[in-house]
Amino acid sequence: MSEPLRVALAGLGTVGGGVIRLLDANRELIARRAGREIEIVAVSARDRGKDRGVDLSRFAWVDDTTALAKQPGADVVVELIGGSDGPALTLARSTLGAGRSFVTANKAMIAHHGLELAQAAEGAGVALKFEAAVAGGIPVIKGLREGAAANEIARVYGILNGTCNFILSKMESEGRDFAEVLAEAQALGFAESDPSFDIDGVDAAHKLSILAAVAFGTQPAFGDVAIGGIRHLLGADIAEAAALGYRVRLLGLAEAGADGLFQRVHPHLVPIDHPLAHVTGSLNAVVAEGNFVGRLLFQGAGAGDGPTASAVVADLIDIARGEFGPPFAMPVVSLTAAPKADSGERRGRAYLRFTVADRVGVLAEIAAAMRDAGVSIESLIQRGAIADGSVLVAIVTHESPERSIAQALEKLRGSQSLVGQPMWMHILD
Ligand SMILES: NC(=O)c1ccc[n+]([C@@H]2O[C@H](COP(=O)([O-])OP(=O)(O)OC[C@H]3O[C@@H](n4cnc5c(N)ncnc54)[C@H](O)[C@@H]3O)[C@@H](O)[C@H]2O)c1
Ligand SMILES: N[C@@H](CCO)C(=O)O
Repeated sequence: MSEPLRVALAGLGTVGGGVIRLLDANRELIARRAGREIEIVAVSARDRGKDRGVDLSRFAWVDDTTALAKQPGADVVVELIGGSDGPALTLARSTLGAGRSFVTANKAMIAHHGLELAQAAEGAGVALKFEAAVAGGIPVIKGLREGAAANEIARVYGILNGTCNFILSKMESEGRDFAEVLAEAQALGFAESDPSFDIDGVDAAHKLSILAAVAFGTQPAFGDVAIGGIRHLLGADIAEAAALGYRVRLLGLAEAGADGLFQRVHPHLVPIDHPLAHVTGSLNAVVAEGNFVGRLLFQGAGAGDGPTASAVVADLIDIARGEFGPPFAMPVVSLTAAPKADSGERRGRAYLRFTVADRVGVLAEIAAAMRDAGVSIESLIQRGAIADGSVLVAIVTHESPERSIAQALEKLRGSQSLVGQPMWMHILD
């Protein structure tokens, strides 16, 4: 058997610990598959003294994490620290600059700096791999980059944040409050250190921008993702959606069209007969529509130590086999800078929820705003007092341009009849 692939590991938290445990548990099998052993030679994290439940005494400990880039004898650096900049980015740049391969689960860094890092990897003739950065354990990057490589992809969308899906599923099945379920998700180890990244849609947007680049052969464009989260969802929205035959899911959706690339993360109503409506808990799922393969569905654990470690080690196995390949499925020079598509031109059905004062003329005011903007109402539900004597009005529209729906909401802005902000969710077609 050839020489082992020697790994320097930065970050020993949820995912870093999982990588050590996985390499220990499946060492022999992995060596047979990779054609050589994969061996950790050095590790680094913030706190040397912390008990992580794994034996670290067999590895060299390095205090300065960024020095791992030049760790003697290491072939590849694995970064499991997190953060778009800071030590993770310094480590990535210096590792690739030193002509060594680099593996990461860090979607924030790849979303912001992936193009630069891919250029550096290509220039040095080494690998940059980030399977774990999108949908944790699901091999969706590999699936699109390799399995679906022959297809033109029209649309890619899915559930890309386990924390939000966990919260939405629990709110739905147990009728519990948002804040209470968020605390539970954080305790389970799949929430980001900054929970707003999860619940405000930023984490899903990081992943979507990477997925879109791989699917469409475009430069990652995180700044072009329209981002909305689940913070303002009410239990009542989930109940109304259910009554109308839908489940609420935070979806990331990217679509390539004549006017450019459209990318959005937003809560959607998903028809109950769509597979994504049945993805519950912290699971993730991605749908890709290819012109020859048709609809592909990738589903599995999008977070957690074991699943995420599985994706990290799969990248290491590729490197051990000498399978490098361009990080975004085609050489950097071939990635196009697609313009951002105008969302106003998109047509779709929408769910609109208003919390309103219970008084004469309120419904007429909402209906007039919809009429004036040319938005046709398909169904309307009004529920009795929900809080402070206000009532809930939920509307599903017929298909309309998004620009018209925005106009209707604009007309209602500042109305004395509305209590708080309306909620707009798109309905997945
Ligand atoms: N937890 C998951 O389920 C999951 C899933 C997919 C991707 N990821 C990504 O994997 C990465 C790691 O996530 P995690 O959940 O294991 O995080 P974590 O917080 O559990 O662990 C982070 C590790 O990095 C170390 N670290 C932090 N700052 C450091 C610094 N300045 N210098 C040196 N070491 C430092 C910490 O000591 C710790 O060992 C992140 O990019 C995250 O987004 C996590
Ligand atoms: N915070 C992320 C971890 C996996 O990327 C999630 O909840 O999906």
